[in-house]
Amino acid sequence: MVNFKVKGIIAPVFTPVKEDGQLDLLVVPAYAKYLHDNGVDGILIGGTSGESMCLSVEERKSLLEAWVKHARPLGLTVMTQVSGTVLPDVITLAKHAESLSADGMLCLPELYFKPRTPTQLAEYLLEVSNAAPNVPLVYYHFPAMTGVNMNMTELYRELISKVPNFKGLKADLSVAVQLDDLLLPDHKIFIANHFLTTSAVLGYDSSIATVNNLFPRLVRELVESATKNAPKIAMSKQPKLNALVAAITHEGKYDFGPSMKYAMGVVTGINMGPPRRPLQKLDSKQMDQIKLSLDKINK
Ligand SMILES: CC(=O)N[C@@H]([C@@H](O)[C@H](O)[C@H](O)CO)[C@@H](O)CC(=O)C(=O)O
Repeated sequence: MVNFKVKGIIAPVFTPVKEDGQLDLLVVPAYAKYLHDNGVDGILIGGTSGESMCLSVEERKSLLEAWVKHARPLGLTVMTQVSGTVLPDVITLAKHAESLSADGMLCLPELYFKPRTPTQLAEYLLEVSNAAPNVPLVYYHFPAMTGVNMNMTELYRELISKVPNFKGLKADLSVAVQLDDLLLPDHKIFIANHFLTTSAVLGYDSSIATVNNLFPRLVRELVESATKNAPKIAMSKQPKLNALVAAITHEGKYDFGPSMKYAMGVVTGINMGPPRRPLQKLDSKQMDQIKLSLDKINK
């Protein structure tokens, strides 16, 4: 029986990159310490924020190794995203996660020959599961990016019956609510966006949201108020988080991932470098705008 201990505020970490495009693993120790000191419970490596769909298998392995080395001694749980590439490489990454005793692995569906039924998707996830039977497997549900959207109740039932180490999903609140009465006690749904108050008030207090990197203290305050039965206090903190996201993305006009990656350096002083190709770097006008908008909020 696979034990799944991951919960709480999980930061989907950015991948630090040098100006020449190479990984900058020397940033990892300070980044891990910052997350730990600011109340984060764990990390997800190579999610959407981590741009692993733009990295080679070798780079993805070296990232996980660096994070295991520096985050685990601090008590942070370490999950990794193993998919977004061809199945043989997904299997290699799952085996690598198992060799390092990762606390969990997230898996997307096949992105080109997409599954058309819950059964096809469950069979794909079973192949990944067989490569790393001791690593808890979390299905990464992100239909806006993957184009894979199916009946989640049917999918959940398929997964619990077929995939022994399946332990939950990363998804939005609407999916959590659909699965509420089916959810097994040791399973988790990690909320994937920054509208964390409503989710926490309804009992979904674990999240994997990009904002957990930049504003972990605000997120913790908000989630703790919600779970301490103070929904009004929690609700009063959500507008600040919304305003920060709006400032960084220029009201949604800038690309979410690259803007957040840039703003991480502005907000925390830990520079993540440019996004990986084919993602586009912000131009200097956009960077100035983000700084200006954040300054206005913090005045
Ligand atoms: C870069 C990005 O897309 N980030 C979000 C989104 O859910 C995001 O918060 C949302 O689209 C904003 O409303 C999450 O998927 C974060 C995440 O789990 C990840 O980076 O793997």
